[in-house]
Amino acid sequence: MAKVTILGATGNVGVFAAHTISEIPYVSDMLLVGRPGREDFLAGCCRDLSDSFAARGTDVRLSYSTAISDAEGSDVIISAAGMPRRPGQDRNDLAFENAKITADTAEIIGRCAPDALLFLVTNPVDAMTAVALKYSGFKPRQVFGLGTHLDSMRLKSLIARYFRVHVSEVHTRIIGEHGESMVPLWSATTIGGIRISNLPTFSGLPAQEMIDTVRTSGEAIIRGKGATVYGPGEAIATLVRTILGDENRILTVSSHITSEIHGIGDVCIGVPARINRNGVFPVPISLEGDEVAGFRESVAKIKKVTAEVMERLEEAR
Ligand SMILES: NC(=O)C1=CN([C@@H]2O[C@H](COP(=O)(O)OP(=O)(O)OC[C@H]3O[C@@H](n4cnc5c(N)ncnc54)[C@H](O)[C@@H]3O)[C@@H](O)[C@H]2O)C=CC1
Ligand SMILES: O=C([O-])CC(=O)C(=O)O
Repeated sequence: MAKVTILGATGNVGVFAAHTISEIPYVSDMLLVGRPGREDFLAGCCRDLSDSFAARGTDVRLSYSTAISDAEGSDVIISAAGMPRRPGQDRNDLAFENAKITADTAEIIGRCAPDALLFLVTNPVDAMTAVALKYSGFKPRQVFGLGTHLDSMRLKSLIARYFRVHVSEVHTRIIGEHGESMVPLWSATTIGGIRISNLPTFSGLPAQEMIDTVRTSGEAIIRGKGATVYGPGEAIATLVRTILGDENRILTVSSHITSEIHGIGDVCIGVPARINRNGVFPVPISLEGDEVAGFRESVAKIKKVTAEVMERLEEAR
């Protein structure tokens, strides 16, 4: 059985993630961590969630704290602490402010929960994964971000609707930045096990329109309802279930790569990775055609944002 800690648990994503994670059978303990001053809200969340556990028949020991160090003994620590973007902002606009929070948090986690896996949700998630990796002192397998998993799920849903098939029949991946430079892998997209380009209807697929929809999904949802919640919350739970169930699923998360994809490396970026109880292990893959250039461009962009953030952090600390 496992202990899962959620940082930023008073936020939109944190609260719903607590609900989705509580449904995972391997979770025995869940700790909600918020900032000092938010005790009443955290206590309220715990009572409300406990009621839902009772109604559902779930047995999870739930507690809250304002001290990150209480994450000691956690198997998985999820960080959704930090600013969300407002309509009109790019995720990268949040980089420095959220990097300060992430670096401070990661240092504490590195000391109090050295064997945990640290899962970043905070945006811009690729740069935050790199910051967390550096300041926690963890091994690369222990630190990962939600990356392009949610983007991949968004594309999967659009493809399933277009072909009028169940989502489980569609396998697809978006790699690269969780942001503008994301790269769809049509070469790795199958429907009912058949490569999408081998289907007669492929030529009519509005591929660019689909990718544009995925790219602007977060912004559109934030404009409409203030925050993306259900998509990230379920995506987070999928990853936590994969880890705790030691499932070895290959999901697209932000992970530190060295040379797994066309020799490109030294960056935290969305890539297919095998995920199990020991952490996250990028899978070496070959890309096709435009995908290589697209990935290189995405890597260059993330490296630049990450380097700038690291430099400013060094100056500020
Ligand atoms: N990677 C992804 O796919 C997604 C990432 N996100 C990101 O997750 C983060 C949280 O989003 P929401 O829950 O919508 O935001 P929110 O504003 O509802 O919650 C933010 C949380 O961070 C905490 N926080 C804020 N400043 C802090 C500080 N200085 N120190 C410690 N904690 C602090 C707040 O107390 C709150 O718990 C944002 O950065 C957002 O962009 C959100 C959805 C999907
Ligand atoms: O768009 C945002 O800022 C939140 C997010 O990352 C997403 O839902 O993809």
